[in-house]
Formats: sequence, C-alpha cells, structure tokens
Amino acid sequence: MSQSQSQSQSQDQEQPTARKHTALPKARTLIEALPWLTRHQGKTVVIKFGGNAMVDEELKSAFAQDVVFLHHAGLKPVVVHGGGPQISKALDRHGIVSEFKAGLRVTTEDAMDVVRMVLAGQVQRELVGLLNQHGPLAVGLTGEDAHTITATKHQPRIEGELVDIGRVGEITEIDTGAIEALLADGRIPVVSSIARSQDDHHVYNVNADTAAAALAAALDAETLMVLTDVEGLYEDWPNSDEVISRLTATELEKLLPELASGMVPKMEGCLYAVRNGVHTARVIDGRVQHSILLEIFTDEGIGTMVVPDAEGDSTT
Ligand SMILES: Nc1ncnc2c1ncn2[C@@H]1O[C@H](COP(=O)(O)OP(=O)(O)O)[C@@H](O)[C@H]1O
Ligand SMILES: CC(=O)N[C@@H](CCC(=O)OP(=O)(O)O)C(=O)O
Repeated sequence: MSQSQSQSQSQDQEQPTARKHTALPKARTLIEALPWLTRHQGKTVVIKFGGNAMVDEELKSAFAQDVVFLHHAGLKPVVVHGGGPQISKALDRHGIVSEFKAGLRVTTEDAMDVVRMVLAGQVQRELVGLLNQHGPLAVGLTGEDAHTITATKHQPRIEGELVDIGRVGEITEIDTGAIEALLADGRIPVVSSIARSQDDHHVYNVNADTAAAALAAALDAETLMVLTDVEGLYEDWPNSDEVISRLTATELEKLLPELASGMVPKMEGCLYAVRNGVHTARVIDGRVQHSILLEIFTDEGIGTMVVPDAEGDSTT
C-alpha cells in the first residue's frame, strides 16, 4: 500500500468518527426518552389542546409534529380539543353575547349552533389537516359520533342556587368503541367536546378539559396531558408564578376550592382522571414549542404533574 493510499484511508476512517461525535447530543437526547417511551409502548395518551395555546400557527404545527412523533414511537395518542377563544370570536361576529358562569359558557340554542360549527367545522378540521400533513393518520369526530360522549343538562350551583346555563352538558356516559376502533386501525382520533343529549335529540356544549378527563378515564389511558397558556398550576396565582411541579390527588383536592377561572375544570379533570385509573395527569405550557416532547425528553418534566394517592411504579 502506498503512503498516499494509507493517508487517505486513515482520513476516511477519521471522518465517520468525527460525524458520530457531532451527533452524540442528539443520540443522548433520544436515549433520555427511552425509559418513558418503553413504559408508554402501546399505551393510550389523551392530549387536550386548549383554545388559548391554539391561536399561534407555529405552535399548532409543532403540536401536530409532537403528536405524530408519539404515534410513530408506538403510543396511541388521542387528541381532545377546545376552542374557547375561537367560539367567543364567532359568537361576537354573530352578535350573540357570550358570558361565563361557574367557568362555563352560558350556551343558548343559537349559541350552541355556533359552538358546534366552530369546534367541529373549524378547529377540529384544522387540527386534522395539520396532523394529516404527515400521512393518513387523523380522523375527526365529536362526542355525538357513535355515542362517544353522552350528557344531560348541567346546572351548576352558584351561591347555593341551581343556575340555568342553557345547553351545557354534564357527561353521563362514554362509549369508547369508535375511538378504540380508530386506534386499532393506526389512526389518531381528534375529538371535539360536543356531547349527544340523553334528554332530547339535540346536543350539549361540554368543557373540553372535562371531556378530555372523562375520555382518558374511560380509555384507561396512561396519561392525560392538558396543554394550556400558563406554565402549570401556580401555587399562589395571581400573586406568584411559582409552579407546583407535582402533587397527589388529595393535595389537589384540598387546593381546588382556592382555584379560579379556567384552572378549575382543568384541575377537576386531572383529579377525576387520576382517581379513575389514569396514572398521571399533567398540565403543561402549550405556549412553548414542542411542549409535549419537552415533557417526555426531560427527566424532570415540565409543568404540573398530578399522581394518584397510592403511588405505584407507574407514577413518573
Ligand atoms: N392557580 C392557577 N395557576 C395557573 N393559572 C390559573 C390559576 N388559577 C387560574 N388560572 C387561570 O387559568 C387560565 C387557564 O385556563 P383557560 O384560559 O381556560 O385555558 P385553556 O384555554 O388552555 O383551556 C390561566 O391563563 C390563568 O389565567
Ligand atoms: C361549556 C363550555 O364552557 N364549553 C367550552 C368548550 C370549548 C373549550 O372548553 O375550549 P377551551 O379548552 O379552549 O377553553 C366553551 O364554550 O368555550
């Protein structure tokens, strides 16, 4: 072998080694996710995408990428979406006054038509479109389809009095058949929070956090992830931005009466989920790009994690 031949051979040998080194941080990142991915293989993960985290185009695309990543990594993601800000805008355009009582939208018959049009015809279609940019994966449905979510009229109690807030539903039954068939077929179900009515032939408006929690429990999901527009549950909101990183069901139950506005259905949903078989429920910051992957790819996680009281091996 000539000297120049042996020189070029040794250069050739060095190059792949150098390339391997530059890719090492990427490999380490993937390996850090390995225990999480192993534990979640074949498991159902319900992800609630909130209206306020959903107003930015780049965030929406990154969200779709994260969900498709989970799907390809062997998990079974189910997306439940809200659309509060989008509904408020549409009601405004229709000249329908929108108000909230006990954290829920007072929904007249006319408002219900707009809610259904926005959630099923606009927000859900957009999410399905974004997910399907990555392949024939997402199928949209509402709780009306195949009796997925059934509800009866919800009347919250405000200062001891039952209050009529129109067509707002309280979930009475979940039929997971359609979602499970889609998951078995390798699809990603995208569910709008509208329920079929148990009382008449119309539909009900259901808070999307509540719908996601009920579905997570009925599907026996491993995890419920609620994306929102804050870092997580603040300990002393609005006075401090100290995020509670982990709390048990009982600790959360004690905190519930102190919570305000949008956090109420979210944390009630997390509590319901972990008390009904879901191993962890997390509130994470949907304003951060790829927040779902960040939650998985960092050992400590981000946001707030709620765990059942009797902690087993499955609580991390
Ligand atoms: N303890 C708390 N920690 C964090 N946020 C809180 C707390 N209490 C009330 N909030 C409010 O809840 C909001 C999140 O709920 P919401 O606006 O309904 O979100 P989404 O549109 O994602 O469903 C936050 O932006 C914040 O204003
Ligand atoms: C009864 C009730 O309040 N329904 C909600 C449904 C959408 C929702 O929950 O959207 P976010 O998750 O974006 O808040 C509403 O009409 O705004």
